[in-house]
Amino acid sequence: MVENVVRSQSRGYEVRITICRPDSRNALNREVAEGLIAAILAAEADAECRVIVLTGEGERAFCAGGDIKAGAEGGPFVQDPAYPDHFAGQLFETIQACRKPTIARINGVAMGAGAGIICACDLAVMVDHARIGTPEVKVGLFPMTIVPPMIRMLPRRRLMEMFITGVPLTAEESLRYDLVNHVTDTAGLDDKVAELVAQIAAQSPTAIRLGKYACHAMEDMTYAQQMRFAETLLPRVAQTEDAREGFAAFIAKRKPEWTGR
Ligand SMILES: CC(C)(COP(=O)([O-])OP(=O)(O)OC[C@H]1O[C@@H](n2cnc3c(N)ncnc32)[C@H](O)[C@@H]1OP(=O)(O)O)[C@@H](O)C(=O)NCCC(=O)NCCSC(=O)C[C@@H](O)C[N+](C)(C)C
Repeated sequence: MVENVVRSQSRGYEVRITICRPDSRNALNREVAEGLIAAILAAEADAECRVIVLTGEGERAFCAGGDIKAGAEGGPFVQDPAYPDHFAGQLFETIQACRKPTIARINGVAMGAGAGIICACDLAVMVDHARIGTPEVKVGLFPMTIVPPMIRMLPRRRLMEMFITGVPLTAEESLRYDLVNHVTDTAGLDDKVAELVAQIAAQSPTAIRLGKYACHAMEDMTYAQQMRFAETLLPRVAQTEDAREGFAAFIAKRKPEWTGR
């Protein structure tokens, strides 16, 4: 893992992955993207980890987007063969395909690729002073790789206004458009994240894993395809150790003990 720009910490059921470039407002360069991908894969393989929390260091920025200063003229997006545009796409896909639930802890502004990371996460908690935006047009770019994660989250008109004016959403607007689950003040951010982690950790990891997979897989199917897929998957979920334990615990009026199998 790229320790100096990405930090990974185990905190009980949570693995917290932090982008550590506060002087550059946690902008995403090649090292950060690689570090995030490696840290997410490691947390996914960690048996103790039930929830992955992604955040940025400091109070100013979650992630200011692609590193505008990382390359020569035109930015890293066209000039640097080591950092093609699809690099951010790999990161978003890694987050979305992660078998464990992910929470974006939005400690400050999230621009461009930062907004993409948020959309790829399952849940999001945002501080009230933050903004989420896609200011790419201001530097002559268009948020191409942000479109796939974002078009699934925001209504078309809101999305297009954000894309073509570059004006970010406030925390209140982000909540109204369901881009985030909760908004808190800075002091309440960690409590809200901890509350969500505890709520998720109390549930069956197997059901969450298969359910998350099902929700993403069904996204691009027709209604009939979704129904057949759900009907196929349900017996698989029902035969897991966790489902058997969940039923037995309910009947015995006791707390279930999940094995994650
Ligand atoms: C984030 C921000 C609102 C924070 O404001 P602030 O007042 O807290 O901080 P600041 O003084 O503006 O910046 C502090 C430092 O952070 C640097 N910085 C800020 N954003 C950066 C960035 N995106 N890349 C590199 N450095 C960045 C600034 O240049 C500056 O460096 P300096 O101290 O050496 O002068 C403000 O810096 C800002 O608007 N930054 C630019 C945001 C932006 O345009 N983001 C889009 C980037 S392009 C992008 O994301 C493309 C993407 O779609 C493609 N892909 C997905 C493949 C990556």
